[in-house]
Amino acid sequence: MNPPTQQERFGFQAEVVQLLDLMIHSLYSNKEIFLREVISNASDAIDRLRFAILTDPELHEDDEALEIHVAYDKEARTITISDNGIGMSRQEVMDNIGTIAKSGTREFFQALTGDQRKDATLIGQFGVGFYSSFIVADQVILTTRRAGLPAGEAVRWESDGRGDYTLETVEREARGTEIVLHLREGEDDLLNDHRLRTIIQKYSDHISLPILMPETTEDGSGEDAVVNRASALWARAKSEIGEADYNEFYKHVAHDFADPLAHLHAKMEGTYEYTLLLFIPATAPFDLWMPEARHGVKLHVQRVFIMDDTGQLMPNYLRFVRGVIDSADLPLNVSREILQSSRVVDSIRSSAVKKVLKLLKDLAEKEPDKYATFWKEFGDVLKEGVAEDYSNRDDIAKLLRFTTTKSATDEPDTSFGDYVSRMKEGQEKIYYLLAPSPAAAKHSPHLEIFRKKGIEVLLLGEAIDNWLVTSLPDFEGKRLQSVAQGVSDLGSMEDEAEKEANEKAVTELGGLVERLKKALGDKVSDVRTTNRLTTSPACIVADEPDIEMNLARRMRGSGLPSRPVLEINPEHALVQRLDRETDEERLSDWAQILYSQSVLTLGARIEDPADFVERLNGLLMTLAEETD
Ligand SMILES: Nc1ncnc2c1ncn2[C@@H]1O[C@H](COP(=O)(O)OP(=O)(O)OP(=O)(O)O)[C@@H](O)[C@H]1O
Repeated sequence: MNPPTQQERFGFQAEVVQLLDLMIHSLYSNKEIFLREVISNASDAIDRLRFAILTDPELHEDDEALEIHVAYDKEARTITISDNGIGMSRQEVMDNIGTIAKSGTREFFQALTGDQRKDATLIGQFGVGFYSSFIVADQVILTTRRAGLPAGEAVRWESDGRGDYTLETVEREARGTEIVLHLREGEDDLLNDHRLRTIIQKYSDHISLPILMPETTEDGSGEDAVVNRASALWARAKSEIGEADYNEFYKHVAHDFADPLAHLHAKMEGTYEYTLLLFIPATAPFDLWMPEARHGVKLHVQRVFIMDDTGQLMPNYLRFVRGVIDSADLPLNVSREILQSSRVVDSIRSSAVKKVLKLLKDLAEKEPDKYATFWKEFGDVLKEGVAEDYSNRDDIAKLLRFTTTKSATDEPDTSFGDYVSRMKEGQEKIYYLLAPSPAAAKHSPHLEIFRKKGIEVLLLGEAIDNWLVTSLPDFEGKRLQSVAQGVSDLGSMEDEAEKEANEKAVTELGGLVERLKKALGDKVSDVRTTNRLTTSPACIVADEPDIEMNLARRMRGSGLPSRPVLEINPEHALVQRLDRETDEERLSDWAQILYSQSVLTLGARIEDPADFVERLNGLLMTLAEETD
């Protein structure tokens, strides 16, 4: 047996100090949640032990009844929470307690506003966990022994939460973790049997393990008895479960602070037998966009926690879904490798995905406000599904929402279905505009003809939208068409007079077009007349079958398509004036200015701004001289 080591002192990571300070102030009005958080950790620790025992039965160590105990001592003013779960080694304590090693930490701290109410919500989203003990305690002592390690290798961690902690190796017969909270001055209301039971029943009733408290409390002599229902929530009949039970269970599995937006609970019986209890959170977690973003579904086999999903149960585009899938058909010793090639898992996954999509569909139909919240938080993730999940592509497409030229606000309120139902007579395509920002989209010259004809255009401004339109060539047989790509073609929506005018413009302005081409050289791949403009003199479009220009912008860094075409408006006075210009040098200045203007209205960057300004000033000077 190793002799106990000297106490060593360590500093908290700077972020922990900041988080603790914030948490104590922002969450005080909700202080009782500390118990939920600590019990939730204890339950996770027992889940992990149960799983480890499957391959190493020795870990039982004759301590078979897996339980969580809560007790208090009025004299000492302490609350003690203990579990006989997996416990922690010295290194694990150092890695887990006193450090924040989760993705999104930097973003979390950047997002803090200083406004207590807002920050409390952010802290909730980030996860408060063990540190919430310091809301009510000014000294916390955690003693833990990792399952399988000898009694002499237990660890005692102690801190007042102000900046540092001590660590020492101690003796501990019992496996698992005990946390003693020395309450702050004024927190004595928590040293009360009824109060603690009520908190446990309110927040932790769904925990599937027994949570015990001493029966007779005044002298502490009573036997421990179970306080919660101690059965897996998802295994109970739906009729027995209330909204509050679902909400608290969600907070436990998702490590979230707020209620979920929606849930689905289904027992499936057929070829395979399994239960789904899945939730849609109300706010996006901090790591949603990080490459290592955590998936949120926990796989259980006959109530035993097996592992966190890493993409086998939920596809990447549904990585925000949280909850539990419990299978009766998988072996308890299932490994990740087996999961990857398991027919049972394939079948569960495919039906779970369909159920989640159905849940979202129902939410959109029955609770549009909630769906709008969902869309704001997770819409861009769901869009990935159009490219990722071919078999459900049509259902996902129906769930998408866009801002359009007919939206009353900037909020994405239009589905493809809405768009199609509003299509003009004779309209065959779904038109969209990809633009770098909502402002650039709204004022884009490419929309002029559509505005004039009252044709609705989807305004797409997110990075993911490039992929969306390339992966979704059509919706219910209606082709998706960019308004800034290829020759303007409104098909049957153009009348005879318009067609004639176009043809006339091509012949009449043929000379000007050639002169502009010469003046612009290899800056453009073509120059042509167009009928897509009504108020602007010119615009730039991408030459079909070029890739979309926003995508090109990111690839080339300028914002221009790789094969830009300058289109001119034959009706515009400036263009007509240009046609009469006989001085080739002046025409060249005009050409460069028209081109640069069009680049700017695209939301792209002009390569030589000084040249643009010089030419523009030159023209203004001539104008000034002429009008003097
Ligand atoms: N009772 C316990 N037994 C074993 N390990 C524990 C226990 N409590 C905490 N831990 C370990 O410490 C880690 C940090 O816990 P903490 O509560 O701070 O965060 P978390 O539970 O991982 O996430 P969140 O902050 O979102 O709640 C846990 O992930 C776990 O590894």
